[in-house]
Amino acid sequence: MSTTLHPVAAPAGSGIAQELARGLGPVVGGELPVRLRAWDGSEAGPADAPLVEIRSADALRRIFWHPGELGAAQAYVTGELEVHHDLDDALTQVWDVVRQRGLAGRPALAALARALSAAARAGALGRPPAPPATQARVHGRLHSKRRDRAVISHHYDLSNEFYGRILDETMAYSSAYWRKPPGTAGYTLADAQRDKLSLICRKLGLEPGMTLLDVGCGWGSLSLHAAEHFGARVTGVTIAAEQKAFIDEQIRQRGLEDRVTIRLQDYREVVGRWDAVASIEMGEHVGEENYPEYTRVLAGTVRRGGRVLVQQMSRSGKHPGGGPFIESFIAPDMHMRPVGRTVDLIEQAGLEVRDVHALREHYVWTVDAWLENFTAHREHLTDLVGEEVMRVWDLYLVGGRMAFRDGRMGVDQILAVRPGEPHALAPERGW
Ligand SMILES: C[S@@+](CC[C@H](N)C(=O)[O-])C[C@H]1O[C@@H](n2cnc3c(N)ncnc32)[C@H](O)[C@@H]1O
Repeated sequence: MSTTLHPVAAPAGSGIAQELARGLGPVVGGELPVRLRAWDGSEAGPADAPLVEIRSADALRRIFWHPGELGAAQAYVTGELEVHHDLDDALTQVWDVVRQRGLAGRPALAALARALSAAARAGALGRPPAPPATQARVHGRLHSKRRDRAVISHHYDLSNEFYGRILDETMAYSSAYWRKPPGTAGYTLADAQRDKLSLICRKLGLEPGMTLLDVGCGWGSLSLHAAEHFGARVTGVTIAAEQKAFIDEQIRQRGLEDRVTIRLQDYREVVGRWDAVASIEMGEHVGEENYPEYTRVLAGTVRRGGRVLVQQMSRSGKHPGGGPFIESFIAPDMHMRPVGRTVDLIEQAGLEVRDVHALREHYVWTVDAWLENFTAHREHLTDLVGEEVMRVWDLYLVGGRMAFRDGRMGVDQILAVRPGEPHALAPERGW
């Protein structure tokens, strides 16, 4: 990475935007990827670049105190910074420059902070403004049961109605499996989610009467599908109270009382033995330290010869964890790692991994569909949760789609068996 100061033609004029551009040019090492407009009305930067409006000095303060993703996200969600351009396209152009010019490291971020500080003649950067109201505040020991409940509640208890408008009718909140290309007439997100659920049930070899444990069951998409379409007897586990209330109502409406039971329970408290165990996009919440305990629970709750399916997001190479934005606004304490490491940890628990199915582009298409719903219901959703949460979700969905598209994040289904008879897994992939 280089923060070498390249001479850049100083923009004419003496407004705040020009001063900022003068300060940022050397840090960015060339032309700015955006056009800046400041609160005094001044503008600088390439005329055809996405227009970013800095509406108050607080935006600069936030970026000064938290240079990079977090400060910019704080300024965006509070509305102190506005993007007058398609958000995906603007973020992509900025990210391309950050990547190509090696600007993601600490030295570049420090130089950015210095440049802001020098340019902030319109107001000393002083103390940082209070964090936005939407930023999660969690206390206590990392991944204690109490803290995990608070973290999960921050994200999942936004209201069932909110999620109901963004997700499809299955209420699956995880990557779908698109058996037909998105846009195929008559093939919807709900179809792709049902195809994912059936795929999981087939990989698990579910047959009528078999028992299934669904760890981190969300709004019950898999629990209900496995019971209704594969005749399984299912125990679902979640720590989000709103989710349990939602599924209990579904169980009643669909007459599945004898086949599905939902427990409001932490995965660490689950005891019992099931024919098969699934955990769909819950492992990200477990944390690095507790992951061995999580895999022990998966291995310990499945019968000998039984199958375990984990669907989980991964984050490549240098950046494990959740990333500053996700950790601050969406799901604090979230941890993702490269898929190979997860496979390793599952095997260390005594399970034999039989298949890893990469679904990265399926997540791009899934988030696409969520974004479409989010945009279509924008007005109603804003009434439900307020403008600031909507701006958090703008960044979450657009940024998430970019990360899957660029390969910085992935998602995989990992199928494992607990060694022992009967081991009914066919030598061929039959699903
Ligand atoms: C991303 S959602 C996935 C939901 C569902 N599996 C699906 O595919 O739609 C993650 C789920 O994990 C649950 N969860 C997170 N931490 C948990 C914990 N410590 N114990 C039990 N469930 C947990 C959340 O309540 C939520 O239901």
